[in-house]
Amino acid sequence: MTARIDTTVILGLGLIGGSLARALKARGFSARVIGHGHREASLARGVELGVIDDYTMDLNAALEGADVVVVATPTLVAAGMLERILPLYAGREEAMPVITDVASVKGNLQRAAQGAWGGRMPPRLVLGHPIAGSERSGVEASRADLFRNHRVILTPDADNEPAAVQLVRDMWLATGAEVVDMSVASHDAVLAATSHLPHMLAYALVDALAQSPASDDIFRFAAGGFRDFTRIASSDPVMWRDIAIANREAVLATIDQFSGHLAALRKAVDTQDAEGMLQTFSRAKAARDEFAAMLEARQRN
Ligand SMILES: NC(=O)C1=CN([C@@H]2O[C@H](COP(=O)(O)OP(=O)(O)OC[C@H]3O[C@@H](n4cnc5c(N)ncnc54)[C@H](O)[C@@H]3O)[C@@H](O)[C@H]2O)C=CC1
Ligand SMILES: O=C(O)C(=O)Cc1ccc(O)cc1
Repeated sequence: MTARIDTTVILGLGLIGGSLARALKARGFSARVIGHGHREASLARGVELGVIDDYTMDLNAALEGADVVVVATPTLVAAGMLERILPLYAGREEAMPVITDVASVKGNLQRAAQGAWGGRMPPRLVLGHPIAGSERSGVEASRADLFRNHRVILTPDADNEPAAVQLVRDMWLATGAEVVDMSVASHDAVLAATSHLPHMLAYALVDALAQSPASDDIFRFAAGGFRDFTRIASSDPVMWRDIAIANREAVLATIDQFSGHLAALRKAVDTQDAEGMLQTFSRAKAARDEFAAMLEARQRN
């Protein structure tokens, strides 16, 4: 099989960067995958596990000869990476590889890129976000099938070269993902509601219970529902700190909207408003059942 591209460079070889590297090699999309990061031990482990072919600790050497560069570090580090990389191609944009990312927030990266590129999006920078992952981190947790049957959101810009967008789209399609386009603002609002708010709630709930004087009993007698609701509180704290900082406005809006709903439910419990509670729980059950059916149908296809 002829690979679509010669060299993919992954900046930050963790769960997502490692899983993408594995998938691109397994599907023959990229002839070589090279890693770069700040921790040599995890890059060396990546070579040992066969996730990447080689690595370099030198960013300039990593960029040299890359066809596609994927920034796969925590969100705030990713913005800093773009601010370091983009000026290297000022006045010679034809030398720039196609650059993309996997970060959970897009607005801060768009701002960083525009700030480093005279107020416009660089033609070959195409922002993206795979909606797949887990509470685990690091290259050891990476899997070639992580993105299969999952969605990847791209936020192409009018300033993007169509060929660059197509290459990033083809890269994700090669992993078995479904690719959808969105605006940066819609992405950050939707993800604040569906991903960032649930993580904030899980962290807040577990932290509140852990600090309670009865925490030993609370955790000893917790059942499956507690486990299901709180799995994501085992996610990496640095990653989620970055997301909360980068998507501040949208996260605050969803927390405020949710707080209103919680206050209404509190009132219904306080006033023994049985009808109000039943309505809330029934609406939520119907919506959750519909979501579960949608997930099942997607798995079957
Ligand atoms: N974990 C998940 O489920 C998902 C995460 N994402 C996003 O993907 C990105 C990566 O997340 P994960 O792979 O889960 O994290 P991870 O912690 O497994 O990997 C992050 C990698 O970045 C490297 N790194 C950290 N700081 C660095 C620095 N200053 N310079 C160079 N490299 C640095 C780390 O050494 C590590 O290899 C994040 O932006 C996250 O928001 C997107 C979808 C799902
Ligand atoms: O562990 C889970 O269920 C997740 O929600 C994984 C996840 C984390 C961050 C993202 O930006 C996308 C997916």
